[in-house]
Amino acid sequence: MVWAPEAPSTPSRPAQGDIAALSRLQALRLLDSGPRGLVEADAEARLLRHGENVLPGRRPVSWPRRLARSLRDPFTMVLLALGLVSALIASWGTAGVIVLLVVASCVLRSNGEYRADRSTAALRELVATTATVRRRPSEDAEPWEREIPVDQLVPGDVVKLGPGDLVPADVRLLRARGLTVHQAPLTGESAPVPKRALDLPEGDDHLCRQGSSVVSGSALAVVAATGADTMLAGSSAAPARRLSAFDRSVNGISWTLVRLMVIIPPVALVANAVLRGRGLEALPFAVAVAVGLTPEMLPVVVTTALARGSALLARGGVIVKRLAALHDVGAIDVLCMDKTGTLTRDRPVLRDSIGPDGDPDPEVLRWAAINSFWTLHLADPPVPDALDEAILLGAPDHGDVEGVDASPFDPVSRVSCALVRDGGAHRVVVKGAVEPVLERCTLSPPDRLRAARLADRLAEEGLRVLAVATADHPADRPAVHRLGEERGLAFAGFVTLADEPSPEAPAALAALSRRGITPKVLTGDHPATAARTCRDLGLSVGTVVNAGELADLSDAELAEAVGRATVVTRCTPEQKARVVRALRARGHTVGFLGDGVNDLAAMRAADVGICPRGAVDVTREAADVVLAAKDLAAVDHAVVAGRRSTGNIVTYLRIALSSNVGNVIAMLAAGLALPFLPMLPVQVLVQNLCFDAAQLALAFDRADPAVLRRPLRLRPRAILRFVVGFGALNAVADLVTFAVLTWVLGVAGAPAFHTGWFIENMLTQAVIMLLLRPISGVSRPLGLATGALAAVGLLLPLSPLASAFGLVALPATSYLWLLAVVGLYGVTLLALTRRRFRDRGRRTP
Ligand SMILES: Nc1ncnc2c1ncn2[C@@H]1O[C@H](COP(=O)(O)OP(=O)(O)OP(=O)(O)O)[C@@H](O)[C@H]1O
Ligand SMILES: [Mg+2]
Repeated sequence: MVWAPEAPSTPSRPAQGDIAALSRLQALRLLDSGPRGLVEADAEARLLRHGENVLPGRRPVSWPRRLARSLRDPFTMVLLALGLVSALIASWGTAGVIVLLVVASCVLRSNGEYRADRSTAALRELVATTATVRRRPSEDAEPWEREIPVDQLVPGDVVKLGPGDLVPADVRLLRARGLTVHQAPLTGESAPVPKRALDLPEGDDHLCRQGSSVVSGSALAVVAATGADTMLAGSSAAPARRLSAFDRSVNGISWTLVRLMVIIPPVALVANAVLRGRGLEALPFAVAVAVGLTPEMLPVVVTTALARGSALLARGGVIVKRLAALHDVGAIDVLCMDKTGTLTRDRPVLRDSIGPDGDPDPEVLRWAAINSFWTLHLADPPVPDALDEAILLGAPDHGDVEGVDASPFDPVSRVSCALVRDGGAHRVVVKGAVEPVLERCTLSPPDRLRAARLADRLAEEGLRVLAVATADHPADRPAVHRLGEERGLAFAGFVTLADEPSPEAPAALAALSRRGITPKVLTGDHPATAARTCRDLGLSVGTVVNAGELADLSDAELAEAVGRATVVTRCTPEQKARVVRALRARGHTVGFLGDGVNDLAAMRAADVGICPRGAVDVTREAADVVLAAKDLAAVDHAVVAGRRSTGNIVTYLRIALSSNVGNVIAMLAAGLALPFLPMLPVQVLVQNLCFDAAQLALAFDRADPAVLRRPLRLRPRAILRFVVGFGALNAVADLVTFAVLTWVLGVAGAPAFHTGWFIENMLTQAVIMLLLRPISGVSRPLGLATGALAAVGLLLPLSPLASAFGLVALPATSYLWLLAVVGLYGVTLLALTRRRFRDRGRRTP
């Protein structure tokens, strides 16, 4: 039994339904909490009682369960079924070796997965999200606010929320200012939803659920439910992430093989019965042939290759949050990125303050600074904003007004608003992107056009342009809920800021294009500013697409338009995502690099989301790859690591499957041509075991420089085509061996024949492992593995163990002949692969 402190006075799990209907005070009372937060000791006791705030699906998986899961793998299932069939006909040797194969691959696999999971979990921990919680050290101490890991939150905790925060649990709002949340993961609605801390609740305006995220505004809230008690945990919408491109490819290959494995034994049996009059005695052989097809080590090689790549990256500060994402990074052929901080330094400096007529006007800056000061000041918790900070730095003294209310910058409406008391009068001050501000102003059409032209001219210099407008606000009108919806403003003018291009960006962009990756810039900024910045960085800009113009296009037209463009400007968060989806629909593998709340939707839509460690919580949570800094060169490192790992996996698949397919064809053919079985089941299986062990070395192989030059994706069809071709060649080598054994060496009797073929098989396997790769260099593990294979093949028949496996010593001439066959096979293979891999630059596997 789990010990838990007794606390009968606290209701242990208040039902969600209860909280929803209660006033703020009643809700706090039900949760036995207060506006000053929980006492630390109480929070600790609650943590023991309620458990960590972790969704059930995210808990670490135990050893036995991991082992059970690897048994559920389709290969393992077929292998076990074949083992069972062997046991039923009392073919104990075959059954035993199959069980050994299954156990070895399951143990290796769960161990590999365990290690990989543990290291990814440790890496994820480094970028884990935290929540700002209000707690007290003791009953009568003053509350303090601190960041704690989200999993430590308990019901009753009082938390603060700001833009970019994940809602860490199901919460009831106590106070909210301009709060909008994105709750698509729960409800599917893509637009942010406004939330209010109503005292007498109606609907669910006053509730925010785990899984949603704050787009704008700020709030104080009490945690109502955590972990498995949250609505997200209870809904079917819970974690289930879509299968990545990589998983789909691996599954595709696996299922093709599984189908073959199921078909082979009956086909072999029937053929043997019809052509050779053999009965059930051929069954163990038929089973062994099917087993011979399985790439048992596939899961192990995949996990090892990916884990190795991600461990190397982690040393350079690049964190891959799920292993399969590493493959997807290597497959990226379009990298979408935001502008600010990626292409520029994100250190804006105030330039000018310009009136509607184009002349300098300090009054505009004063209003901009008032807006910046109060939106920053009234936000709770404060939200850093580089533009606001730059404006305040450039205009420290902005007069004597007092802030009443504010709604901080919101990436959807693209404005920020402050309501201030200026002397006796109230005034709204709006600042934001040019179009939405001009739209809210009372201007004659010619004046509006003139203002827009002026903004264009300023932006063409690469400056960031913010429009400023103000309006009187009747003092008796209460502070409006959504300040951003003010209309009928008086246009004040523009302030401009310079954000220098990043000095590293040009080289990094050039490096990306050398890797076959097309960069695309999706920005919320003005078209002219974005175009100028991109040009300064040496990007060929072409036509600049304004996201607003894309609204009326169909998905296909949109895909066409953004396929050609390098820069898409004035994007709202949803438009960024739409562009990403359109590019994916055109068959691109799309990466998205960004760090803001406005990048979240696009990050989720992309094949791979990438963000810097300093990104807001939601973005970091959604990203697959987290960089130490917002640095395109680090993206390049991740791409290289991804391609290297995928390259090793592709090589493994080609080698393992080509040799397996070749052996299967040869065995089936020889089985029909010979009066005896061409190999004993136990020999097939032992040989298979040796191959599997040796092929593990391929996870540690070197990278092919050509593979690093273009996007690399696991393509099941291409791999299967390759395998059929080279498998057939392998079968030819085997058949030539049979001919030599039978006609040249005049081998009589099964044991000598079996031995000859066993030796040839082990040697050709070593040759394949060395030659069926795109590079000629040999890594140490590979050298050792192939050496060991050859040694086992040549020496096992001479060893005392030989009789146990039905092998016999052969005369020296046989060895010479076998070596000659293998040599010939090697030369043919070399000629074919060199030709194939030479123009590999134009082809991907
Ligand atoms: N704090 C702010 N106050 C007022 N207006 C702002 C503020 N921040 C941004 N804007 C305006 O809103 C526009 C869109 O901002 P958003 O954050 O969506 O994109 P961005 O930062 O310009 O570009 P990117 O997506 O490349 O980072 C900006 O170009 C600017 O005109
Ligand atoms: Mg931004």
